[in-house]
Amino acid sequence: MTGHGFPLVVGAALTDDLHRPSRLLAARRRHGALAGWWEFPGGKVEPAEPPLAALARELDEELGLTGVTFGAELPGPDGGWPLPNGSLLRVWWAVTAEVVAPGPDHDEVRWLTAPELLSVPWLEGDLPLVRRLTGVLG
Ligand SMILES: Nc1nc2c([nH]c(=O)n2[C@H]2C[C@H](O)[C@@H](COP(=O)(O)OP(=O)(O)OP(=O)(O)O)O2)c(=O)[nH]1
Repeated sequence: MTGHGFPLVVGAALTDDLHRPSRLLAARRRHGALAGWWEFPGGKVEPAEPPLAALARELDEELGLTGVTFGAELPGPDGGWPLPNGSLLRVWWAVTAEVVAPGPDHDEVRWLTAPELLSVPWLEGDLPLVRRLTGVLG
């Protein structure tokens, strides 16, 4: 929980190289009210679960990734990136040697370079971070 009664949400900025990131993985939600919107793979942290353990669990559940290396967190303005629903999103850089393909929660994944980043409709709460990343990807 964030401390305000809303679950903490964790996401992965999957990239090709932690030191020289040139692309970012975006995933399109398959189900529900947010279907069709693009996001960072991840999800809600369970009570008492360490955030990076939650992120590793979500990447396995959603994308079948078991070999993920995490890098630095992408620090947000408020201990993370506030979401419209009152949750806080915390995002870490991540790399994997495994092939990333859609799983149960997404119907498409796409590797985007900086000029392509805003070519997909991101969830509203992700936009401040995505805009920041356009200046970070080389
Ligand atoms: N995973 C993810 N969720 C995001 C992002 N941006 C954003 O606003 N959200 C919102 C959408 C959801 O309301 C919430 C995350 O919920 P989720 O449905 O992905 O989490 P979960 O896998 O734990 O799902 P569930 O067990 O509740 O079904 O945060 C993002 O970039 N990644």
